[in-house]
Amino acid sequence: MLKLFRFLKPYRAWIAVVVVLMFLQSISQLYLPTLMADIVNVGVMEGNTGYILRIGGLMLLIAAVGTLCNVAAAYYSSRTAAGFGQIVRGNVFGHVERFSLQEFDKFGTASLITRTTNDITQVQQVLFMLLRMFLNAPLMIVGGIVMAVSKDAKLSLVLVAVIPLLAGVITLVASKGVPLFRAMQKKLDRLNLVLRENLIGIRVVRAFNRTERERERFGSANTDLTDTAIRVTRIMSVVFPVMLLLLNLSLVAIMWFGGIRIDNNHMQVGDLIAFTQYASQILFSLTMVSMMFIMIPRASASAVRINEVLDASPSIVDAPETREPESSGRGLVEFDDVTFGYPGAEQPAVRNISFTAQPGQVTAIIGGTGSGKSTLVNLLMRFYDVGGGSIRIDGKDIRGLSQERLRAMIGYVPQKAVLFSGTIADNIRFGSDSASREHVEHAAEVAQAAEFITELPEGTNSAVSQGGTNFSGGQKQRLSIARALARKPAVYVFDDSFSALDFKTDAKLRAALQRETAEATLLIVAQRVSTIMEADRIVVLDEGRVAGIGTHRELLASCDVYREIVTSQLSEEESA
Ligand SMILES: Nc1ncnc2c1ncn2[C@@H]1O[C@H](COP(=O)(O)OP(=O)(O)OP(=O)(O)O)[C@@H](O)[C@H]1O
Repeated sequence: MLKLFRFLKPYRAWIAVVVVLMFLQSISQLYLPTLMADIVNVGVMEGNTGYILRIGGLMLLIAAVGTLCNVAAAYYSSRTAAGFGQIVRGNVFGHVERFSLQEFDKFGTASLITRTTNDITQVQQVLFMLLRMFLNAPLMIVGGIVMAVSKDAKLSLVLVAVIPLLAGVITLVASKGVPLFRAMQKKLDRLNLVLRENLIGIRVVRAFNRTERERERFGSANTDLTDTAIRVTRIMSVVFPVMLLLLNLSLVAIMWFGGIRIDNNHMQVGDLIAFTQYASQILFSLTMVSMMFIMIPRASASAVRINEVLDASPSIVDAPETREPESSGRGLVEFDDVTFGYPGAEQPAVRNISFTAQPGQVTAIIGGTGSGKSTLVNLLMRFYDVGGGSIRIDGKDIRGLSQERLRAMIGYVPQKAVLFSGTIADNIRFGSDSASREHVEHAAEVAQAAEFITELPEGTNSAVSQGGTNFSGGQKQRLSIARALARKPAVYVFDDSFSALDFKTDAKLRAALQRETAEATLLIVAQRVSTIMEADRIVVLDEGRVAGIGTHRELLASCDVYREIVTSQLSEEESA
């Protein structure tokens, strides 16, 4: 957890203020019982009303100052803790943004969400407690002991007997609690995972009448978390009563032995009153320390999880000697003997893939499901790095380009259209911030999105709801194509992006694209033969390997895998 406290740097001045305020508050708390003793010993015993009023007034003043310090310290502590939380959340988010998909696969989305929210809140809460008590509790314990001993050294032996007992309780509780706290955060991850899957997949859950089963799945994750929370609470609930019992027993012992000492004229009544107050302060502070000991392990479990994210270095980083290409290039894409396997997978997803996609031409990739088509796109986008071989753009290995520069050269249309909340224009401008209104409208027109956009009352200013749920699958695909067109890149990558379009729109879109992107390199991944029949070059994939490369006619003559795909989809007439 200490490692995370480096983010407290901007709040150093406030922390210093809190330390001073807590110091003043502790001093005032420690001074009050002594004044009380004076009132009893001098004022009450001698019947000196003036003295009582004078010292009483002083006590009120000191108590007021102490309270003010306490309130101000609480304010600055909570602002510091909240600011710390904000900084850590920002840093975790910024770091996660640099992750390659490999790290996302490793942590899992649900866990990343818990770590950025709940885990940081745990540390933030403990920081607040620490700021309030870190100085106060030890000062009250040590100062209280000094003051108590100064009032009556012999009576202090009662404290010598109680303090080890309290320490024993604290150690026991901490040793039982820590493993449970760790387990709790993991169970919270699981709960988030079930919740997230259920919310995202709500349509499927409903369609397959799985609501009841999902409720059970959530119920079991929820019960599991609750059970652990109850076990933790059970342990924690013992702490306070035990502490209070020890506190009260000590006070009884102090009264008992103190009474005897007063009888024997070894002690004054006022000093006994002050002594009991010091004993209460010491034991109360010890209780607070024990709470801290319980909360710190929980927060450190969270801190470990946060640090895991912050320490995970993105597996894809820009090479230090990255030199940006001098000219913008034409977008010649070359796959050279590329092999790649996903982390943890036994078999490579693609093996020894070599082909070239020329500028001004359409290169298509076709193959059965799971044959590695999207994997090739993931590698070209550098979402993952190749395991063997290389991918070059305009003769340069993409690992030698900065990721930003590489991706700026590519207009990528993913397999599953992803839209963001905002307007249609916002979504198209996601491809290029500087795109003018005409530019946006033109991109929408080429993507065959203009016809449905003009029917909307607000045109390109119409709202897109979260995840683009207010548009159909085909409309979403066309908007994500317009987004790619808006950036006018050298290379276009369409990862099965026409699948939700009807045949007529698909054909119209391809014709418009051909005019618009005549100079660019087009890489089209497709399942439908009709989409890619006219491509200049078709790469046929089969179980991660190239089964053939050529035009439609060449492949029909030479490639069995391609022929099988064609005959399964087209009539003889269509394929000819
Ligand atoms: N993130 C991942 N982690 C592990 N394995 C993966 C991952 N993504 C894909 N795979 C595996 O890699 C292989 C190729 O998958 P890929 O998505 O490239 O196929 P595809 O040809 O695009 O299929 P489809 O047409 O169904 O989208 C499959 O066996 C798949 O199970």
